[in-house]
Amino acid sequence: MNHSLRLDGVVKRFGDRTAVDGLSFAVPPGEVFGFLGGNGAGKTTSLRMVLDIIRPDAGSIEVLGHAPGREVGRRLGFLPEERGLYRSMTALDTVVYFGRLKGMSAVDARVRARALLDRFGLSANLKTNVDKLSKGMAQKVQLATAVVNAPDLLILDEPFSGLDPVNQGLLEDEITGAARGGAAVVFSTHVMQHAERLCDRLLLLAHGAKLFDGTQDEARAMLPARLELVARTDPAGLDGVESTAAQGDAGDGWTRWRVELSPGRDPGDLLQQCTARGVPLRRFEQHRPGLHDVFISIVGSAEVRS
Ligand SMILES: Nc1ncnc2c1ncn2[C@@H]1O[C@H](COP(=O)(O)OP(=O)(O)OP(=O)(O)O)[C@@H](O)[C@H]1O
Repeated sequence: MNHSLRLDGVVKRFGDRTAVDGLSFAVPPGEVFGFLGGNGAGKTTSLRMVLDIIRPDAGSIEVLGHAPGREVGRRLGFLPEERGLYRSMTALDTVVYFGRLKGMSAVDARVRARALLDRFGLSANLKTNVDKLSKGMAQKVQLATAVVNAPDLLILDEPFSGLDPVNQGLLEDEITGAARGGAAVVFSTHVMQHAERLCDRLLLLAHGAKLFDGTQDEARAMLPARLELVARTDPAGLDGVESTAAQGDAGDGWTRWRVELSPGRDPGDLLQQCTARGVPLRRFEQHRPGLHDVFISIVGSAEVRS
């Protein structure tokens, strides 16, 4: 399969600390890939290796079919975690400058920079020096520098931090738009709501090692399904039920139950069993675990183990 980014057994050590520990994953074109992990998990270190800012101690990285480096760098876009632009340059000149660095002609860079800044609501600030812009506005200028060359691989390190909800929405649109145009987008975050809305697939990292890599549905399937039932009898004996807890009287001999299924069991099977065995039900409600629950369950338990 054709991949925009592939890491294979990548290791990075700083002294006796292993920041990235045998990391492997691949991202195809057109995919939004969430790179999730708590503080110090190794996200930034991994992304910096993809960008050839630092080199791995072991393993291999392939970026758009090449080794990381200057040549392929022209087809990349990058928003670093530490934001910062050359402050005495205007917004427009800053974006044009990055376009030129990526090999664009002066005319193309200017046209594209104007269009982007316009789209980001900054058309009145084209000639404003970056140090006169608000923090959020400066972040949008920096986002424009990351996408000015319409990159084939867009890498965003904690892109949502510091943006208000309107600008977070704008960034989400930029990410989905880039992916629709065929780019692979990799973004790191520890804010699960963004991952939930955006990711086709996600990777969970803890202590530099991969704990999970797959779709959101696959991630959710790792947690036991939780249900709320209103039934006359305790559903504990039914196949696939891990535990039940009575939550209170629902009147007329009915009881509210919280039911947890064994991991991987399908709530639909339980409903079928109830029907087949004539177990009367007044309510059958499934609680879909959020990515936050998955994160706490998988990453949290890894933290406890270490
Ligand atoms: N240049 C460096 N020298 C020494 N140790 C480093 C260096 N860069 C990162 N580390 C260590 O490597 C580990 C991973 O750090 P990294 O910045 O990659 O994590 P992260 O997942 O991006 O965290 P955060 O969400 O807090 O930004 C940490 O323990 C960090 O202290």
